Amino acid sequence: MVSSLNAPQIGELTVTALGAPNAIRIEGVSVSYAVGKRSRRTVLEGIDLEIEEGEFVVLLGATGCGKSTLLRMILGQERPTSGRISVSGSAVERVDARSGYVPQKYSLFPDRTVLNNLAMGPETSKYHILGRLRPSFRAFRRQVREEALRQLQHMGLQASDAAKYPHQLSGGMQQRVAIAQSLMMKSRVLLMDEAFSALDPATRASLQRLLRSVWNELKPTVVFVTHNTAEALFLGSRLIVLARAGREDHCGSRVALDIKLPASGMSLRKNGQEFLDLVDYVERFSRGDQHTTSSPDAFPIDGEDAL
Ligand SMILES: Nc1ncnc2c1ncn2[C@@H]1O[C@H](COP(=O)(O)OP(=O)(O)OP(=O)(O)O)[C@@H](O)[C@H]1O
Repeated sequence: MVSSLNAPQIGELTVTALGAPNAIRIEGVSVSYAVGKRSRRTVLEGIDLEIEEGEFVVLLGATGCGKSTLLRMILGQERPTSGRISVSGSAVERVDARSGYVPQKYSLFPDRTVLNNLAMGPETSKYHILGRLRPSFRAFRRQVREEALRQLQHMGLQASDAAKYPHQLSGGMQQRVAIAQSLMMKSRVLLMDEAFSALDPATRASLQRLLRSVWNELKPTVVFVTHNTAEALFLGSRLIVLARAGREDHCGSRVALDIKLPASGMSLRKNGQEFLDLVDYVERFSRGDQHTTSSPDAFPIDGEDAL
């Protein structure tokens, strides 16, 4: 599944060896959708992935290759046609509160203030409506709100933003609140679907730095979908490219490339030509110019000749 054929020599990168203990396990997952009455279109085909606790996985691939579909399966919003997904050792069978989800936009409740958006998850998961009549709810509510204000500050927002409604915030501020929502729920798995792609370049860069520092500090397991290879190399500790194995509708996407990245992240400024070579290499896989036909034994895994 994993290919490094014609891999350039790039610093300390290695083709990852699969099979370690994991936070997310994806086993033989295929997804197909009915097209008309008689045929089906395969989106994902036989995906096997083990994602270790604390990895920052970036998922790349051409439009329509099934990145968001895979994320929805991990979240439990949809079930695979075949195969199995588990998070922290238990099967994902419905929307999974263990995973936080940050989409491109509109993830906040528009009719609630920032503070209420942040408090709602912990409050509703601990106290149902009648439970809120209990005296202990007041103290819990106060704690949750104090924590929400801390998270806002952590995300670079002001205490005065807590009383605002989502439409009063910029896109970047809304995404900061969306990340804070997941942190409020103590999610150990953070699923992000093109979460920064609607932002202007400067805001996007500042959110990338923020996310990296949150990851460095708390080490959640992150799966981050993006189209931007430079963003992927800056953010990720592991990069996975999905690509269709063929042109016909029965050929779904497979894992075309799976590489470990330096823990410190990569950028043009820091890594120069190595970075440019890797961007070019990854983008060839995203376009489907490289296929997964080679056996993993045919190229180095975690070896000195690896990427
Ligand atoms: N519920 C569904 N019913 C039918 N087809 C679907 C459904 N969900 C996704 N698809 C199809 O699956 C394919 C993969 O979609 P998906 O959104 O996962 O791709 P993607 O790689 O995230 O694309 P992009 O990068 O453009 O966001 C698309 O062709 C899409 O039309």
